Amino acid sequence: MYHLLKGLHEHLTRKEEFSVIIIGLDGAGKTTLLEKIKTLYNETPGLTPDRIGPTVGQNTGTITLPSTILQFWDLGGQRGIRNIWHRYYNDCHAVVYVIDAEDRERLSEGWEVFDGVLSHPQILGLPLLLVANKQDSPQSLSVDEIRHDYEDWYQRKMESARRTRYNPGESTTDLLAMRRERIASLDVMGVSAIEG
Ligand SMILES: Nc1nc2c(ncn2[C@@H]2O[C@H](COP(=O)(O)OP(=O)(O)OP(=O)(O)O)[C@@H](O)[C@H]2O)c(=O)[nH]1
Ligand SMILES: [Mg+2]
Repeated sequence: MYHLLKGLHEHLTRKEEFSVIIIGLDGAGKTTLLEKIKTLYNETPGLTPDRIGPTVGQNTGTITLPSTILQFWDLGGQRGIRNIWHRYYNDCHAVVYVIDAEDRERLSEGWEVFDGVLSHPQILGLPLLLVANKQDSPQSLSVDEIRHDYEDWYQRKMESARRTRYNPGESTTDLLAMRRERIASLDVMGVSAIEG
């Protein structure tokens, strides 16, 4: 009887576990964000910004919420490391893409890489959050400006594809439609990883 009740209790109080990947260009603030999340939600604080260097490979962290356990995978964003991201796409439950809203010069590069991420069909079915980081900086673009900048970039890309008479096959057209839908319902959140 004890084991039965214990099993029932464990079943009812079991927390669901989800894996979340955090990706984006190098310097966007992914590690700063994850370490701040650890500090805010765990008893053991995460690293302070002065102790964070570029991520070579991955950095992980887990937080426990009332009904859920979230396992984060913060992946290095340097050009040479981005080609490992796709290995995480099949097993993750959600994606956070971090943009440095302060660095206007690298926004296009950020969208180019974001677009590459969206070209993986597994990603299109997952919850996806675009984080406009560094909102503490007066030079940062706001959430609306970031959204418009991406939409403008995407329009320009589509126009240039039309000009070069790019003619996608049927399955590509389906993917493009899925991608358009995904972009239309994209959640954009302004944050300051430094300030939490
Ligand atoms: N002002 C400001 N600076 C930030 C913020 N978040 C990160 N930074 C700074 O941005 C720089 C890069 O931060 P990281 O967290 O190392 O960036 P990353 O995205 O993990 O970079 P990689 O590991 O190379 O992919 C550091 O100097 C951070 O202190 C923020 O919210 N506001
Ligand atoms: Mg990092």
